[in-house]
Amino acid sequence: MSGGSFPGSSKDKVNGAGKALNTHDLDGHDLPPSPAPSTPRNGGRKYALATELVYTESSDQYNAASVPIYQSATFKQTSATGGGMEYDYTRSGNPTRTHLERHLAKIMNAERALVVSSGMGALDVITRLLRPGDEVVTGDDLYGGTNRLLKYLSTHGGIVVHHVDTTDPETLRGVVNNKTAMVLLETPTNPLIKIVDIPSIASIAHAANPAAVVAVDNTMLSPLLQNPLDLGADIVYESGTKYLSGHHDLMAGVIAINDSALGEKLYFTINASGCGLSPFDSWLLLRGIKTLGVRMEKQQTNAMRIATFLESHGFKVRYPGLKSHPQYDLHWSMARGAGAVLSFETGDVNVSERIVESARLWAISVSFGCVNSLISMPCRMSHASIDAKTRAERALPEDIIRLCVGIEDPEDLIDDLSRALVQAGAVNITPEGFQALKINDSAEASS
Ligand SMILES: Cc1ncc(COP(=O)(O)O)c(C=O)c1O
Ligand SMILES: N[C@@H](CCSC[C@H](N)C(=O)O)C(=O)O
Repeated sequence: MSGGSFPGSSKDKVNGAGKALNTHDLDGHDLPPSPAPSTPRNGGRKYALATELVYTESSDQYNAASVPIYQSATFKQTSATGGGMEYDYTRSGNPTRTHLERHLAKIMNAERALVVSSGMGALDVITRLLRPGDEVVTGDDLYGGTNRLLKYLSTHGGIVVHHVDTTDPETLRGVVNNKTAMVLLETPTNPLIKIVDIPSIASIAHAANPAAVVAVDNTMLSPLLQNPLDLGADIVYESGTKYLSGHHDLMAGVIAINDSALGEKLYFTINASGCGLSPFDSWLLLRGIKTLGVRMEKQQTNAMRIATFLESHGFKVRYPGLKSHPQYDLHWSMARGAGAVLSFETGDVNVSERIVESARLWAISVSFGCVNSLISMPCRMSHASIDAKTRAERALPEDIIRLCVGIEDPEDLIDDLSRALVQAGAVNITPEGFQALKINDSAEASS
C-alpha cells in the first residue's frame, strides 16, 4: 500500500458516479484511494462459469491486471484501538487471500469461501465442528489421508466413525441417527470412482438429524463440473492442490458454505489455529483458477480417449464418462463432466506394478489434477495408510492402477500406455492387435 491509504479508512469511500475520490500519495501520484483488491459477488455470477473463472473486479489503486501479493504479516493501524481496520494480521486476514476467497465463493455458488494450507487442512478445520460422542457417517472408499484423519479422531477424539457403502442411500439410512453430526462424502470416490447420490443422502441425513452437517469432498471434479452446495450439501471442500491450481506447484484447501453462522465457526478455527493460505500461495491459486476451464476440458477429453482405449482392449475400467459405469445416469444427474481420473484393473498386482514402472510419459506420482499425466498404484501409494486388512474388507483391489490424465497429445499418451502394457506382459498380442489377459491367464503368467 502506498500513500498511507488503508482499506476501510474514510478514503475508501466512492462517490455517486462509482469513481473513487482522488487523492495524492506521498510521491504526488494521483491515485484512487482504495488499494484493497476484491472480487465482490454483487449478488452472484454475471457470466457463464468459464468467463467468471477469468473475470475479476478489482479496485487496485494502480489498476494492476494481476492481483498484488500482499506479502505482509502485519498491517499498520491508524490508532491504538485498531481504528476499524479491515486487516491487522495475515493469520486473521490478508487482501490477496480475501480476493481469492471472494473469487472462489463466486465460482462455487457459495455465500462464503475460505482457503487454508492444504486439502487435509480443510478437512481438519471442518472436523473441528465435532464434539466427543458425535457420530460421523462416511464412505468405504475414501482418499487414504481422509481415512487416516477420521481414524485418528475415532481413536483420540471420541468420535464414532461409521464407514458404509455410500453408493446405497438405504444402507446409510440404516446408520444415521440423532447423534449423526456429520456425513462426509466423496463423489466420484478415490480411487474406485464410485458415485454417491448427494441429494438423497443429504435429505436422509437431515431427516435423521436436522443439525447434521453434510460435507462433500469435490476434489475429483472441481466447481467447474459439480456444485455439491446446489445438491443439498452444507459444506463443500476441495484440495486446491489438484484441479483448482492445476500445476502441482502449491498446496491448498478450499471450504465453501452458504450458512453464515457455519462460516463464522470455520473462520474462527482457521484464525485460531493459523492454517489460512499464505499470500503467495493465494496468488498462485488465483492464477491457476483462471485456466481451470481450458485445462479440465482438455483433460476430460483425453481421459475419455484413454478410458475407451483401455475398455476396448478388454480391461475393467472405472470412469463415469463410460456408459458401462454402473452409476452413469446418477453421475450425469449431478455433474457437468466426468473429470479426468480413472482406474483399471489387470487381475495381478505384479503385472500392474510392471505397467506402472514401464510407463515413461506417465509419471509415477501421487496426486491428480495437474496438466501432466500421472500413473499410480493406490494401494502402494495414496492409500497405503489404509492397512491391508481394511483394504481387503473394503474390496479395494490391490492391483488397481489409477490414471490421472493431463493435457498432452492423446496419441502420445496411448502409445506410451500401449508400450507399457506390452512390456509388462499385461496383454495377449494377436495379428489384430492386443487384448487384456484374462485374470486367470495373468495369474499363470505371474506364477
Ligand atoms: C479426494 C481428496 N481429498 C483431499 C485430499 C487432500 O488434499 P491435500 O493433499 O491438498 O491435503 C486429497 C489428496 O491429497 C484427495 O485425493
Ligand atoms: N504420502 C501422502 C500421500 C498423498 S496422496 C495425494 C492424493 N490425494 C492422491 O490421491 O494421490 C500421504 O500419506 O498423505
